[in-house]
This record gives sequence, structure tokens and C-alpha cells, in this order.
Amino acid sequence: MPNETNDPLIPAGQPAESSKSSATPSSYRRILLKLSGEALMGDHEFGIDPKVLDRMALEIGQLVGIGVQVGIVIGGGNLFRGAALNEAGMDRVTGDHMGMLATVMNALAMRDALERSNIRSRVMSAIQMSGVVEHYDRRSAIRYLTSGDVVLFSAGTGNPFFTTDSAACLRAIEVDADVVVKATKVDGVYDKDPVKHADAVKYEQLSYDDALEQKLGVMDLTAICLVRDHNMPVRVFDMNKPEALLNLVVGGREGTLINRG
Ligand SMILES: Nc1ncnc2c1ncn2[C@@H]1O[C@H](COP(=O)(O)OP(=O)(O)OP(=O)(O)O)[C@@H](O)[C@H]1O
Ligand SMILES: O=c1ccn([C@@H]2O[C@H](COP(=O)(O)O)[C@@H](O)[C@H]2O)c(=O)[nH]1
Repeated sequence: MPNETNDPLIPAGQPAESSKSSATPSSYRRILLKLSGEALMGDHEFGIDPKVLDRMALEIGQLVGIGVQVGIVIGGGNLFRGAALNEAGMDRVTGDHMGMLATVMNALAMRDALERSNIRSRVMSAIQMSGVVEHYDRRSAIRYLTSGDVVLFSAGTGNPFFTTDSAACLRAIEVDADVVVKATKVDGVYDKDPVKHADAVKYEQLSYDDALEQKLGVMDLTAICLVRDHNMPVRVFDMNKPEALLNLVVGGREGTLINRG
């Protein structure tokens, strides 16, 4: 049911067609943008390149400018991943806690970049961190999004053994986003990893079931099961391609669409 009451707690969730009647030229009213932590490194080996943050802030500002509500989940792969720490000998749950804290650091850095560009934003964390960031609360998040604030959902799901892809899909479903937009270092989903295989073939569109059956590594299988069960579309695109984010949000063909098929 479209939200016709203007009650911020009634989900946005309008299909693309119904939102076209509003002032925004966007195909979507509310998106959940998943940013790769690794991509924040830019040309560096580790950490955060402020130039990447500033460029992303600019692109996010363009979306806010056309009336799109933006929730963001940032990965932590530029700092720590629990599985890698575990391979190096650390307890897995401790490593996952470090990975989740890394996502909070990335979210704080992105908020800083957004605010320097005069884009109102808030960081919420799945792990309580009084005095640093607000604890995640779904109803507050929806209110912030409805009022036009960019909301950065940090600390993943708050639980070990998950990833920020799953967190992004979970938050998208919870706040009733229209789509998960996964910004990554490749320009879509291929039949095999395009970084490792020069002959990989790109999909324009892919069903959830095909993505699961073929175990295509661009997104973890838990996340794909979640979006499939809640019929949440996902678009995977290249975050290094200028204007690609704006283009896909206004209905352009960018990357790969994963949906019911
Ligand atoms: N079939 C596939 N199609 C496209 N990319 C693939 C595929 N299989 C593996 N990949 C790899 O998945 C990567 C995309 O994941 P991404 O960089 O977003 O990492 P992540 O683990 O989600 O993010 P983070 O860096 O935040 O941990 C691409 O860089 C690509 O090399
Ligand atoms: O719900 C979650 C989300 C993440 N983690 C840990 O954080 C790192 C970084 O996230 P990426 O998705 O890999 O960028 C991840 O490797 C996990 O160790 C988590 O435990 N729970």
C-alpha cells in the first residue's frame, strides 16, 4: 500500500511508478546504499582515502538534492574482517567485533565528509556506543529518512558471523527501502569473478535463485536469501564510474539488477 498519509512510520515502499507523480525525478523514493569498505581505500593499501569520501559525499548529495531518501551501510574490509583475523590466529568472534567497530569508523568518516558538504546525516549503530553514535532504532531511522537526513547504519547487524551485505539487506527491508544499491569495484555481477577471470560475462539482470544456485561471489548467500524472501531488488554497480549512482537512481541502465526475474 502506498503511503498516502504522510505518516513517517508508514513505510515509503512505493513502487517506482507511483513515486513518479511526486516532485522527484527519481525512480526510487528511498534507497539503501551499500558501500564497499575496501573501495574507501582508494589507491592505498589500508584505511580511508578522504578523496573517495568527498567524491561519494558529492554523489550522495545529488540524490538528496532530487528528493531521494538515502540510508547507507559501509563495509569494513579496508580496516578489519573477522575471517581474515581468524585466519591469522585470532578468536573469530573477537575478529568480527573488530570488523563491526571498523564499520563504525567508516561511518563516522563518511558523516564527516557529508557534513562538510552540508548534507544532514546521522550515524546509528547496532552496537550501543553511548556518547559516540546513536543506538539503532528502526522507528527513529524511518523518521530521520523521512525528514531528509542521510542515515548511516553502522556496526553491521550487531552479531558476529554476518557481513555488511546482510546488514544492508536487513536494514533495507526493515526501513522499507525500494532497492538495495550495492556500490562496488566491479560494474555488475558476472558469471565468475571478473577480477580473476578476463573472460567473465556480465549479467544485465539475474534472478535471486540463479545468484544462489551459481554461488556468484559478489554478495554473500545469506544476504541473497534475505532479499529473495522479502522480494527486495538489488542493483550492483561500479562506484568508481562518475555519475553512475545518480544515473541508476533516475532509471538509467547501470550494472546488474538482481530481482525475482
Ligand atoms: N560473480 C561475480 N561478479 C562480480 N563480482 C564478483 C563475483 N565473484 C566475486 N566477485 C568479487 O566481489 C567483489 C565485490 O565485493 P565488494 O568489493 O563489494 O566486497 P565486500 O566484501 O562486499 O565489501 P567490503 O570491502 O566492504 O568488505 C568484487 O570486487 C569482485 O572481485
Ligand atoms: O553483521 C555483521 C557485519 C560485519 N561483521 C564483521 O565486520 C567485518 C567487516 O564487514 P564486511 O561486510 O566484511 O565489510 C566482517 O568481515 C565481519 O568480521 C560482523 O561480524 N557482523
